[in-house]
Amino acid sequence: MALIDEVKAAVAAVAGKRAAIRMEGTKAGIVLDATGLGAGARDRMEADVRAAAGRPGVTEVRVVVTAERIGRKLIAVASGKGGVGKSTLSANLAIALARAGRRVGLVDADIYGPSQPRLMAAEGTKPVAHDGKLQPVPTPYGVPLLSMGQLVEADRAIAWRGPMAAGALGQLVDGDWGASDTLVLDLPPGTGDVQLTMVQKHRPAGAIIVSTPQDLALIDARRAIDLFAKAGIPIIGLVENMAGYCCPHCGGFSDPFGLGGAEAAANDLDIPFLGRVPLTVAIRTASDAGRPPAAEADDTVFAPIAAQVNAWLARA
Ligand SMILES: Nc1ncnc2c1ncn2[C@@H]1O[C@H](COP(=O)(O)OP(=O)(O)OP(=O)(O)O)[C@@H](O)[C@H]1O
Repeated sequence: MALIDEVKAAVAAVAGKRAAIRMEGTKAGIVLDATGLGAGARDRMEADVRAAAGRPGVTEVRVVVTAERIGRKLIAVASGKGGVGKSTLSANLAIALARAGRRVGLVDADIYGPSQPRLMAAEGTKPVAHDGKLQPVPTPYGVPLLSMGQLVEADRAIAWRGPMAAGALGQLVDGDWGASDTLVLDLPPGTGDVQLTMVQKHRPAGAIIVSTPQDLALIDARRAIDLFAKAGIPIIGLVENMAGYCCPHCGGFSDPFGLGGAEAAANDLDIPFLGRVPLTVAIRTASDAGRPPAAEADDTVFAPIAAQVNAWLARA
């Protein structure tokens, strides 16, 4: 076999189609496309390519690593107050977007109650850092995760000021997200300085507001919308959670908090209404057990919301 063919075969075995090879006499020049690889994987592949090309008869190996910049989009999920299901929606939206074909990572910035490790069945796994970058932990749902809950002790009340929280969030957002093209960011509830600093510093492409149907929650949702307006971040839309109650015994629906309030508020505020998620025992028990319903084949609740977000991202 000619030397160039030998080198090509050896390099293809470790780098597939990522490597383009030229030989000048006994010198090998290789351009390696590392698009979408994290820092660790890129360094390993470069070393493997170098070793594979160094066949007997090759006197010099030069490797140039290139990478297209991935235009990664950050989507903030926010609510005016706590307990409205922002974390539940973030987890399920991330999974539904991944099922729709996006490469999604999940950032849990909820310093007051980081619940994503539990929701995404990744409790007890701590991220490690390579070259100063946190490596997101894998989850069973194909959505890697970095959470404040992995950086600080569980159950510790955190009284952080805005800049400290933004600094910690920076470590999560700037983690080694590899090929992820979309990051879903579960923000802390409320509309204080911490949230404003996070939003200003990390400039999400758009924001999703979660609200329950009660008037009070909607007033809070308006505050969350203001927060993004102040920072010049577009609103992707409003999701109504705990909308209508589905009885686990008879399967019938009732509307303890009234029907249509969030949709009407979205219309008033001139922002898109992305859909409603019913209040069901199944959503709570599945979430507590680390089995988000969006991962189920028969999900009809989160997939349509994700489809609208996907369409928005394609236009953004
Ligand atoms: N549609 C739903 N049906 C039933 N239970 C739900 C629904 N959405 C959320 N829950 C439950 O409500 C509780 C609060 O939800 P979640 O933690 O997602 O809210 P949050 O807004 O992120 O709260 P926090 O302010 O603590 O961050 C959880 O126990 C969750 O399982």
